[in-house]
Amino acid sequence: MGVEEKFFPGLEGVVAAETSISFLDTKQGEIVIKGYDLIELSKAYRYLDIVHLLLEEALPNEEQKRAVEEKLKSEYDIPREVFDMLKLLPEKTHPMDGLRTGLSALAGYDSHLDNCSPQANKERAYKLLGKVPNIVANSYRVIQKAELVAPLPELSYSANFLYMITGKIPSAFEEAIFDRSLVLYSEHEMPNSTFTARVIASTLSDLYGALTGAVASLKGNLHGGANEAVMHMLLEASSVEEFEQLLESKLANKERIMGFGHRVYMKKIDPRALMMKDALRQLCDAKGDDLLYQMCEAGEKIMECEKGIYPNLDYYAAPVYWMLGIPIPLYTPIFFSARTVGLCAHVIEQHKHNRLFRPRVNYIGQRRA
Ligand SMILES: CC(=O)SCCNC(=O)CCNC(=O)[C@H](O)C(C)(C)COP(=O)(O)OP(=O)(O)OC[C@H]1O[C@@H](n2cnc3c(N)ncnc32)[C@H](O)[C@@H]1OP(=O)(O)O
Ligand SMILES: O=C([O-])CC(=O)C(=O)O
Repeated sequence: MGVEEKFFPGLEGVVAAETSISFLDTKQGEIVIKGYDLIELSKAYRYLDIVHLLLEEALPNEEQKRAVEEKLKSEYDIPREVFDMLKLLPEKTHPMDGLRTGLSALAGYDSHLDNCSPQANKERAYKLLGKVPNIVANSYRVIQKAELVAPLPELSYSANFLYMITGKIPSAFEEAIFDRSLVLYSEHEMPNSTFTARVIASTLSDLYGALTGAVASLKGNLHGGANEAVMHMLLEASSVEEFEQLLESKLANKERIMGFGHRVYMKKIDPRALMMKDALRQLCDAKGDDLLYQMCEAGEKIMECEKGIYPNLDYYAAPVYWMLGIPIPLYTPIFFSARTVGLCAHVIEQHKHNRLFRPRVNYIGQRRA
């Protein structure tokens, strides 16, 4: 037959890159980001600190943090024609497809597209971090024929993002919870979307192309699309008992339960999920309504007992976004916005030490005489 090598379906356990960006240290139970534990970072730092850490290799001082924020704010605007183009999309277009189209269109406005040097890509990364939240919030509005919401530069980066989504200026409490979700989603080693971006970058294709491919990867329900699927599942039930019955019947039908399981931590809880579970608790307490929290906990118990499988970040991010008043179709685009920084760091690293990705196959088809 063809090449006969050991084959690992889904590339499980295969090392695809050497990186100094992040590592899931399952033995120590740490998500290592540039040497720090992501969970500890999420308790003490904000999203813009993580942006600086991933793009500049160190946590920022106050002055550096202000400079990053100013840089991103100066990049909020999107060329009018990009929104004009998005207006042509059918109303049923999913915001991830709107985002994919809008992001891809930005390439044409970059006059140095062929320059893939680390410095040029870093500058592009800041531009994209400024623009992606605007595309996310407003492509949704444009496609639905609603009015655009202009960014408010007097708000913090995260508060403005949440404001553009909901149309309401968030409280400091809501902003802090949203910002924490962005930190937790910011970077996670080599998921399918990051691998996709690195594979595209390895041809020396540009950052926009690599990220556009990553949007398509992230949209799938086995990856980022799970956060939206979790919320739809939770809304199918209106009590803890109904949710338990729903899960039992899905399991009896051999369905996958969205928000559970993970290629790397299949038999352990995703440490990020615990942080979002705590955020859900806080939101439920503040709103005096803990139904979603109770349902989620009951779901966790059933999955542990029936399958020995635990929640991933998407399971608790979904009800948190619901409690923050975020429309469900924006959950995965928000995940992408937060991950933009991690993806950019990976593309920069790929271009720095590039070798084309080009694996082989074991041929199991016919040979003709
Ligand atoms: C932030 C993120 O992107 S995290 C991932 C978000 N995705 C989801 O939540 C979707 C639901 N989860 C899943 O489908 C899986 O757990 C994945 C895709 C994340 C990882 O899957 P893989 O590593 O490929 O494991 P695989 O699909 O081979 O599953 C192993 C076993 O666990 C079972 N399993 C895994 N996840 C689930 C689940 N969510 N519900 C029910 N059973 C599950 C599989 O049916 C399989 O059982 P079997 O051996 O009896 O056939
Ligand atoms: O690591 C993965 O495979 C998926 C994931 O949790 C993420 O991208 O945050």
